[in-house]
Amino acid sequence: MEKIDKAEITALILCGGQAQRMGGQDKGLILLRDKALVAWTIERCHNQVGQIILNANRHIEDYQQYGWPTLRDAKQDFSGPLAGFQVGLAHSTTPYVLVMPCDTPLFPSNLAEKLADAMLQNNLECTYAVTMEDGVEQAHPVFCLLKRSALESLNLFLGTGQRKIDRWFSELSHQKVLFDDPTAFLNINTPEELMHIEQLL
Ligand SMILES: Nc1nc2c(ncn2[C@@H]2O[C@H](COP(=O)(O)OP(=O)(O)OP(=O)(O)O)[C@@H](O)[C@H]2O)c(=O)[nH]1
Ligand SMILES: [Mg+2]
Repeated sequence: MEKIDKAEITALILCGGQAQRMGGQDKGLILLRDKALVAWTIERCHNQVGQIILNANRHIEDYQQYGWPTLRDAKQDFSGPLAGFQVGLAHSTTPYVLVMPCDTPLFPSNLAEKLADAMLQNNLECTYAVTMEDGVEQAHPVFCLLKRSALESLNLFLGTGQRKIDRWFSELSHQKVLFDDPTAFLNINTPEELMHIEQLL
């Protein structure tokens, strides 16, 4: 089967939110077992991709210490994850960008491969992860693989003032990809969820 080479993929790690449910801390820098959430994410994606871009809006120098380009949203108004997609797509130098949030440290180690295989087989601009929980499908659109060429569409979409990821995906050729293990997508929004994940490690 033809494959997308991982050297052609840039991981874009979203750390740009306000983390209000975490009391406004900078979520990527919160420690889980003595290691920042962004570091967990870098380690888990590193062997899946050729390059990494961090997207953050605060404590830029702390993020830069991991040795990857760290980019702010174009506007400092916390307008949502797509603002991070925009700056990441604009600055990546590879034809594919794998987006992920910084708050889901157990995400699958075959994330890039599965999303890339589906993209190539079906000639799509976008693939994203879903899981089944108690018979109900859960979409995880911040875990997606995009063609860098989707930037043009995103610029137009954000220009209309819209912000919803799934609304934007509907403008692209896109497909969901089913992952088996819902616990891999457990994310950390609150201090309680941080403690819960600590116990799963
Ligand atoms: N670049 C950027 N990323 C964002 C923005 N808002 C959320 N994100 C990212 O999108 C992902 C999912 O968002 P949430 O889980 O809601 O995180 P959050 O918005 O920081 O947290 P809450 O304020 O508690 O909702 C996280 O990786 C965030 O860093 C934003 O305005 N800009
Ligand atoms: Mg939020």
